[in-house]
Amino acid sequence: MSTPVKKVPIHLQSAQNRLLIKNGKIVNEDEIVEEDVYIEDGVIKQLGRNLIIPGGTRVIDARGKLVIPGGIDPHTHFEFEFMGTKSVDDFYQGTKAAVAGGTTMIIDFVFVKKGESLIDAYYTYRQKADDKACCDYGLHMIVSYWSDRVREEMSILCSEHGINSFKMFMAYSFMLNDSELYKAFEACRKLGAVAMVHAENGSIVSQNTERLLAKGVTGPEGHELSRPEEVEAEAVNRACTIANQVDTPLYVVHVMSKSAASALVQARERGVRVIGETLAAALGTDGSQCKHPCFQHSAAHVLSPPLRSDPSTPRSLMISLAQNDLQLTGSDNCTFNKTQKELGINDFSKIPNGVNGVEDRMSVIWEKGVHSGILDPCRFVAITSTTAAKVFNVYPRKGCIAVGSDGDIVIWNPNRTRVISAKTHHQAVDFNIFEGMECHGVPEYVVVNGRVCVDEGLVKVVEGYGNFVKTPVFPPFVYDLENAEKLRPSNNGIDDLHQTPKGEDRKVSPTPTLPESAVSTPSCKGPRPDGQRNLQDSTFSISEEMDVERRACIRVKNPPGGKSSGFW
Ligand SMILES: NC(=O)NCCC(=O)O
Ligand SMILES: [Zn+2]
Repeated sequence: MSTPVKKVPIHLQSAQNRLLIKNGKIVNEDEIVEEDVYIEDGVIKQLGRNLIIPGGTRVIDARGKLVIPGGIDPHTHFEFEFMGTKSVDDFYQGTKAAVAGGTTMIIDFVFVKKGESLIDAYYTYRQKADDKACCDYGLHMIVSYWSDRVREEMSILCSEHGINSFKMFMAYSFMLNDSELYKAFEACRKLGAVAMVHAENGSIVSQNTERLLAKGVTGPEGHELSRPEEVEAEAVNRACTIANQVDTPLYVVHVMSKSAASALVQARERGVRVIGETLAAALGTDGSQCKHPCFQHSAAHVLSPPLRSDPSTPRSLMISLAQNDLQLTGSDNCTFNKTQKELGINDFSKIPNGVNGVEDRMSVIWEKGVHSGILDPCRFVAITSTTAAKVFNVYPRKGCIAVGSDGDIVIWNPNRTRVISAKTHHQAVDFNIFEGMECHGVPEYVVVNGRVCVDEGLVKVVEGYGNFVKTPVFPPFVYDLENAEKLRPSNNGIDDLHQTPKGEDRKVSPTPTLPESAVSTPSCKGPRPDGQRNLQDSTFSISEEMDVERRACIRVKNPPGGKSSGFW
C-alpha cells in the first residue's frame, strides 16, 4: 500500500497566500519582540518593522495583542476505538476545535490491536485523518504487544513513514510487562525514536477494582480509589528505572499527580533522562468533580490516570511546569458523549476513559498559568508549543515564529475573556469539563499554514487542509542536547539548519513569487546570547493584568532557551 496522496482543491491552493501581521508583540519561548510578520505561501518570509511587502497583501493589525506560535497538542485520540466504543471527535471535528482554540498542529496516537500489523494500523489512521484534518498533524504509534515483527515494523515506520514515537501502556489489557517495556525502550533508543509511556501499575489497578466492586463501590468515585497517586508514581519510577537500564530517554504522558511529578523529578536527579507531559484537564480541574452526585457529570470527568482529589494538584502541576520539572502540555482529548459514559453506570471500570481539552487547552493554561501569575508568556509558548516541536523534531519549522517557519500563528488577546461551554464549543462531545470557566486570553485570529482559519473569532477551517507532518528520528532535544542548542532560528531562515526541509509535506500554492527586494528586507532581530530571555527589553505590558507585580512570578529554574544541562 502506498502513502495516501492528498488532492487540494485549486481554489484553496491559492487562497489568502499573503498576509502581514502588524504592530503585535511576537512571543517566542525565549523572548518577546515588537515586530511585524509577513507570511507568503504558508511560510514566514520576513520579520521586522517597516517591511516592504507586495500590494494585495492582507493586513491584520495586532496592536495590543500577542503574536504567538500556534499551539501543538502532542496528545489526542480522535476516532479512537476504546473500551467498547469510539471517541466522538473525529479528525475533522477534533482539529476544527483545535484550531478554534489556537492549536495548529496535533499529534494523535495510532492504536494497534493485539496481533495487528503496525504498518496496517498506520495506514488506517492516515486514511481516517488525511481528508479530514483542518490543521497539520503527526502520529505516534501505540505498541500494544511485543514481538520481533513489531520491532521490525517500528524500524520501517521510522525510516519510511515519518514516525518517531512509540507509546507503551503499563495499564489496561494491552499493557506491556517489564521485560517487554525493556525491549521496546531499547528498540526506541536504537531507532532514535521517542519512547513514551502511560505510567500506572495495571496489575494493582485490576486488583483494586475487583476489591472495590465486591464491596459495592460501583460509581465514578471508585475510579480514583482504584488508581491512587502512589500507583501512578510507582509506575513512573519503574518506567524511569527500566528506561535507564537501556539508556533510553523517556517521555511520560499525562503526569496527573503531585506524587508522579515528584517521582519524575527524583528520577531526573539520579540521572534518568525523562520528559514530563501534563494535561489541560489536570491543570484546569480536579478529582472532586468525580464525586458529583450526577452520574453524567462525574463520569464525564473520568480519565486515566485520574484527576486527583487533592485540590492543590492543579496549581502544583502548573508550578512544576514553571520550574521545568514538567516540560509540556497536551489535552489527551478522548471524548465520549453522556450516553457512551453510561456504559459504566453500574461499574466505574466500564466508563470509557477520556475527557475534552483540545479546544480549551491554550485558554485554560493561559488562565491558570499566566493570568494567575505562575507562568510568563514565554514559558506559556514553550509548554504549549515549542517543546512539543522540539521533542518530536519538527522545530524550528513548527513551535516558533521565525523566518522559514510555517505560518502557524495565533493572535492572542490577553485582555479579552470568554466563558467555556459545551453550548458554544466546536467539539462533537456534549459535555465540557471546563464548563463555566471564564478565561482571559482569546485567540482572535488563528493562522494555519498561512491561511486565516479563525478570523476575528470566526472559525473558518477547511476540511482536509491539514498535512501529515513527518517526525524525523533522533530529535536533538531528546538525543543530542548539545547540538539542540544550535537549532535556533536565524534571520536567514531555517534552511541552514539540519531540519525538516522547507516545503516537505506542504502544499505549496502556485502563486507568483515576490520580487527579490521584497524578500530581502532586513529584520532587526539579531542573535541572542545563549540562555538569555529578553523579557525586559521586550516591554511586555499590553495587559493591565500583566503588571510588574504579576510577572514577578515563580522563577523558571532552567529557562527554556537556557542552559542545556539543566534539562536532564
Ligand atoms: N487517558 C484516558 O483516560 N483516555 C485515553 C487513553 C489514554 O491515553 O490512556
Ligand atoms: Zn492518551
